[in-house]
Amino acid sequence: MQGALRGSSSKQSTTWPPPPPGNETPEQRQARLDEEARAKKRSDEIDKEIHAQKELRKKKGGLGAKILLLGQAESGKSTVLKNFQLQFAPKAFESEADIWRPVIHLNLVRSVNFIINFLNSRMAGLREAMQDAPGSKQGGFQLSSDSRKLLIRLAPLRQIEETLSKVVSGASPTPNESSQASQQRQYNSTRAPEEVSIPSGYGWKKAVLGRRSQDSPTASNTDAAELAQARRVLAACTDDIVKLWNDRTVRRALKSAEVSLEDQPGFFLADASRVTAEDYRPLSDDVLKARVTTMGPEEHVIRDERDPDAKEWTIYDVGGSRSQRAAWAQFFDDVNIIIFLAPMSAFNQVLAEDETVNRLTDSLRLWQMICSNKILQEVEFVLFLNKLDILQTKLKSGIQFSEFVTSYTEKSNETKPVAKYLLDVFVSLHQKHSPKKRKLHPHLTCAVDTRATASVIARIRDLILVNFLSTDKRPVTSMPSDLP
Ligand SMILES: Nc1nc2c(ncn2[C@@H]2O[C@H](COP(=O)(O)OP(=O)(O)OP(=O)(O)O)[C@@H](O)[C@H]2O)c(=O)[nH]1
Ligand SMILES: [Mg+2]
Repeated sequence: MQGALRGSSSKQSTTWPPPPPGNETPEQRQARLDEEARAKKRSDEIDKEIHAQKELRKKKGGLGAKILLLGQAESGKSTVLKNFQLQFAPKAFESEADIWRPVIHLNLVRSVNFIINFLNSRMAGLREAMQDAPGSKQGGFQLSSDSRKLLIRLAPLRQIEETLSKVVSGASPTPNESSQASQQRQYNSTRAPEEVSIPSGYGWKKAVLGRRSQDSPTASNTDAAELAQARRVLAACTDDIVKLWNDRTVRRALKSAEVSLEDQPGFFLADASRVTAEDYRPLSDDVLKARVTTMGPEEHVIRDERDPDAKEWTIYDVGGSRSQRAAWAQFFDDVNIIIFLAPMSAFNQVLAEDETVNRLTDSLRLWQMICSNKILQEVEFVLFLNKLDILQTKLKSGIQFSEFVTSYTEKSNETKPVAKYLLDVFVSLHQKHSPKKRKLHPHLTCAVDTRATASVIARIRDLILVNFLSTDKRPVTSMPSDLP
């Protein structure tokens, strides 16, 4: 700093560097100049080194792209994150496969218990109807004695659900998730069954791993013993689970109540014998299908295993339910890309947190809010219209899109025009509400299809390379080429 120094004597020099002494001999002058030249050289070298390190950090990814995943609950944010991990860090992804086994088992057991509750409440309904009007066949639902025995033999799974919930979440079940409440869980065809919630701001995996590595070996040993016991019980129940799922009366009853478990998150009933085998190790596809509700924002750093010089990416995964959305804004001024997910299949569903709100309406409102946010005006937007496969299954099964979306005036109930319609609606909302003109990168996706998602992720990587990390100006697509 040049200029006056507070409190210094007027006789002292007030400039830096100080002027040379007046009585300097020619030798002393030369020595001083040599010393100054050496100091300058050292200083330049240090500057160069700092610059090189900064460049290296940049190159290695210290300044890599930051991606924020947004969208309502169950839109597929965490599944997209898994796809990124699978694409760029397959070894790390593989090495974590075992951590997912209790979650997959919990997903399966919840489906089984759900069916048991559903059948029990159906039979109770029939009993009540017969008491009110003896001889009446109202309700028309009866299980064979074999099927009833099946329900009794599968009763231990109620306890297994509690054990798995406790181990995975690292907490005791909340009072409303006690076995009594779980016995009373009812199915609502427009709403997903209740799910596994992991109370962690750091990610449930860290919670599980953290518990294991705590110095209390007893706690981890207890967990391990409980998990092993749960696996044994599940293996012993395999045949009965398969029988229950293949029971025609059961399937008919589910269908007549418009229960489609196949379309629900974490559906493993069709793979019951494989996933309950004692030596079961989750496959990548299983991990993608496994469902855990994200509670609290999570930061994930992705390093490309095949390219040690590649930059790291930071991906922020957040919870999508209403109570979680307040936590989104803290990331807005520090991200390069937002990937917004809207599940196309949700057109005939309502929010779990508010049954008066249609899930598609909620997605559109959220999208409009995100598009119009001024803080985000410079951020790249990628839109995933997700769950294309479930949309297709629903439309094929005869559910009429126009019954739920009255503004859809096309006659066709085929996937292609419906998806195109949704795409147009989202694209035009973006155009209309963005504070500044911005290019949108929309895709029609099925996030559990790793191969199809890989090509979408490759395009996002190109987008990052072009916009943030290099001078390489490869073209990027602006319209989806993945229309069905
Ligand atoms: N069939 C199908 N299932 C999908 C698709 N995308 C995601 N899923 C499943 O949907 C469920 C919910 O996906 P998540 O990724 O957990 O949803 P999320 O947006 O992270 O939800 P929150 O964490 O609650 O905000 C999971 O079981 C996924 O496997 C898809 O395109 N098709
Ligand atoms: Mg999630």
